[in-house]
Amino acid sequence: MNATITDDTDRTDVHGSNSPPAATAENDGPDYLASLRLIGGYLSASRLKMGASILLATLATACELVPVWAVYRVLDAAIGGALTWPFAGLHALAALGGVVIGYAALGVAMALSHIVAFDAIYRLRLDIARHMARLPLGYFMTRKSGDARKLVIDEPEKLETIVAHGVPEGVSALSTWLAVSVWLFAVDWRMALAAIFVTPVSFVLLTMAMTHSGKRASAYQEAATRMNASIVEYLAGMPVVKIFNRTGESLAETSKAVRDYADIETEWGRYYIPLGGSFYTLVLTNIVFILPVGLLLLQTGTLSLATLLFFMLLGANYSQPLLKLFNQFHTLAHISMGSTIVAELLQTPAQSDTGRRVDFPHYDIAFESVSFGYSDHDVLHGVSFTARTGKITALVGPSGSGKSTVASLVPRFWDVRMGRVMLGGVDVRDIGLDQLMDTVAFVFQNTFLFSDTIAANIRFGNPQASDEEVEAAARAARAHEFISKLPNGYDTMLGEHGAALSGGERQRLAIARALLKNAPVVILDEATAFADPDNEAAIQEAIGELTKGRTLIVVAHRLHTIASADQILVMKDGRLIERGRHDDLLKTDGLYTRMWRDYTEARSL
Ligand SMILES: Nc1ncnc2c1ncn2[C@@H]1O[C@H](COP(=O)(O)OP(=O)(O)OP(=O)(O)O)[C@@H](O)[C@H]1O
Repeated sequence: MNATITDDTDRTDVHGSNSPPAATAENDGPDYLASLRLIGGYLSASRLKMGASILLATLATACELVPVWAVYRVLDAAIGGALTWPFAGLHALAALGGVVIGYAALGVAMALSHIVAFDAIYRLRLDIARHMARLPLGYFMTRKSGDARKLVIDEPEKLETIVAHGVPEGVSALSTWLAVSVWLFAVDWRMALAAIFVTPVSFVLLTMAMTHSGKRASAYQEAATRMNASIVEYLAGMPVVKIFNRTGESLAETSKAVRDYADIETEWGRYYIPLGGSFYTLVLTNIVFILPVGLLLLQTGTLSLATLLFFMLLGANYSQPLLKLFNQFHTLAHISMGSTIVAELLQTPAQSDTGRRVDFPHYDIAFESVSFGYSDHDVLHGVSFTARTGKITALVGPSGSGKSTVASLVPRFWDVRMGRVMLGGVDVRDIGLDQLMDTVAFVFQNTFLFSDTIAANIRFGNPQASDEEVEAAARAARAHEFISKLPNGYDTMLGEHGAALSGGERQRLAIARALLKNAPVVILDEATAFADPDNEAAIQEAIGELTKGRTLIVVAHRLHTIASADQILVMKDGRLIERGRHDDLLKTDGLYTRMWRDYTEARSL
């Protein structure tokens, strides 16, 4: 019998690459434009507001110059003996007006840029979250939960500074600097040269400093990440470290990460501080050149005292806007790596989804010459088997032999590199993702339980389930007994990770969830840790419930639990090397026989 496929969407079937992402290329220096590229697309919808913000910020900076202009005019009049009260009053009012308008313009500019920033970051976060939801599930299994938080929350947050402050302040700083330069030259080109003389020199120094520190940016950021990870691991692993009395070694590793980071910082400081320090000193020393040149010209009678005072007022702070601009560049360099990671995430190909619905004639799972690898080298080589509906298929083998990887290919945590994984006679890539997720239940080794009631955690398998159905699932999963003993029964709240439950109890809750989901295919990654016989027996019975009419694939660690399996697949180094029932395999004296011998010996100790 053939499976029927109905296409209920216009999505196209692309057996696109859903392989794990390749490592990103090493990059020597910061990509200063990475943040602007990332956020740029989100600003186009707010072009007008952003433009108005830039104009107002420029106006605000221009207004800062009005008091300087007023003082210059008043001084000029006073020195020329033409100063009158109305003239002075008018200029005082102009100066005041400049300050008030400047503040008002800056206020509105900042309000606008913040509105634009919040909107852009909101939309960026939404896109990141939406894209994450379309990524293969394996993507999340290879990352720490903190990574996703960093990508959705922290990195976009940093872009707020760039949009809300960097863009308006940067553009206004540059335009003000250009306008002041033109003004200085218009007033007196000789004094203007004296005022700007030191600026190019200081900026050559800064460029040298930034190029040098830029080359070390990736090493610096890597060392910072290593140090953070090492400290977090050191603290999180403290109980294990103490129990095994390994404080010394563990601290030594963390100390090394901290020392490496300090070494990189010291080396950075050795080059950056002399150059950067000279820049900051030089850039604000225009006055040192303005004053002697001005006095000289004053003596020759070719410069008025008012013009000299004007240059002293304006020229002294001539480079301030450029300093602002370069501070923005520093911010860009600082957040460039985070923006690059977010951009890479958004470019990670989404999982292909045909959206097709299939009428399955059966729920057999068939692997046809499947090869797969997480990076360049394959960890599965030409794996072929069929797991029949209503039967238990157990995967066994040494650690790292590829059992969990085989299991993860059924619900498309990853897509195969070669061959096919078939469900009910259809390539899993041809089944709409929604239907595939409804058809396959996956019971993980480390069950994630939400900070909610036990009932809500079980109901996660089927939100429509009644209380009776929840209880029936718990009974079938042999979880009802321990739940009933809890103070609030099914209404007992679980801690952030269900800390109040034992590992075996957690897995039975997960089985209850899977039973409630009533999926025809169940993949169970059997938990390793539960040595207590009561728990084992209960899990054994719960697994029995799972098999009824379903295709069950168990990644087995405790061999006696699968001794009655309909089919045992023995894996080694990514290959299927033996298959059969327990008794038949024991007759072959192969790997399974050796594993069984070791296992029974270990249990009898
Ligand atoms: N997300 C991943 N990224 C890169 N390599 C991985 C990943 N997951 C597993 N591997 C590698 O693939 C190989 C097979 O791992 P897998 O977890 O499938 O083995 P396993 O037989 O289930 O092991 P165990 O019994 O210890 O759970 C191992 O070499 C492992 O290091």
